Parts: sequence; C-alpha cells; structure tokens
Amino acid sequence: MPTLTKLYTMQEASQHNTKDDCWIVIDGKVYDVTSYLDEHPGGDDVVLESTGKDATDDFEDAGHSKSAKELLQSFCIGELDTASPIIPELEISSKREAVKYSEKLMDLTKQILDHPRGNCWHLCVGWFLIPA
Ligand code: HEM
Repeated sequence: MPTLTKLYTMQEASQHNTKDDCWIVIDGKVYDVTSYLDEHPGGDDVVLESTGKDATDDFEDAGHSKSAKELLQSFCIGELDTASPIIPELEISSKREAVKYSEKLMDLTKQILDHPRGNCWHLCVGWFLIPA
C-alpha cells in the first residue's frame, strides 16, 4: 500500500535548530530529535551543530551502533525535498547576477555604438581582429 511522505525543503528543516525544536537531515530523511537531545549519549551540542545541513557524514563519522540507527528511525517525520535548491536564495541571486551582467554588457555595447566615434572604434577593433 502506498504511503504518504511529507516533504521538507532544506531551508524549512534548517529553521528547526534550537534545543526546543531540533530537526536533522540524514540520508535524505528528516528527523525531529528534539525529545532525544537530553538523552543523547554524545550530548546535545553535537546534534545541534548538525542542524541546517546534511548531517549524514556527522552521524556516520560518530560510529553509531545498529541500535542507534534503529532508534533514529523512530524520529523520522518525512523526507527531504530534493527538487528544491539547498539554498534557494543563492539560486535566485545567481540568476539575478546573470541578468545584471548581460544588462551591463548591453548597456556598454549601446554606449559604444551611440558614441560619435563608435563606428570608428568598431572599425579599429575589426581591423585588429581581421587584418586585411
Ligand atoms: C548528527 C548528529 C550526531 C552526532 C554528531 C552524534 C555524535 C555522537 C557521539 C560523538 C557519540 C559518542 C558518545 C560517547 O561515547 O561518549 C554518540 C553516541 C550515540 N548517539 Fe549520537 N550523534 C548524533 C545524532 C544522534 C541521533 C539523532 C541519535 C538517535 C536518535 C543518536 C544516538 C546515539 C546513541 C544511541 C549513542 C550511543 C552509542 C551508540 O549506540 O552508537 N545520535 N553520538
């Protein structure tokens, strides 16, 4: 029978990064481990440091036992929405930057062409690039 899985973006998951509200992302799954923080044998600080990012390596590097991995599954609340960018702002700003640069290039070209000696400048460049 198909099961419904709640999807969370990394941006959404990363907002739960406090002692009273702590989510971590491991292997594409999202875990709400708030209630486990005080019980964690490695302390709450290491878990809190692993919020807001893919914590798979942190979790693996700690050499957790099979039972720790099983326990982890009981805190699963959903999966990571991989269709969305990890840091959406970065994608938006990089698109904006690309538009800005092409606009600048257009402006510069227009300025050169509008300049009274624009065509002359063009001829010179042309002459250097395609010498007769
Ligand atoms: C990703 C962040 C995490 C880090 C960096 C981390 C780190 C550690 C470290 C360093 C220890 C060893 C403590 C010691 O022996 O003194 C430990 C033990 C343990 N951790 Fe974590 N932990 C993390 C998340 C979790 C989560 C989410 C769970 C379960 C929900 C968990 C369950 C356990 C258990 C059961 C132990 C005892 C040893 C074992 O059975 O493997 N940890 N952890």
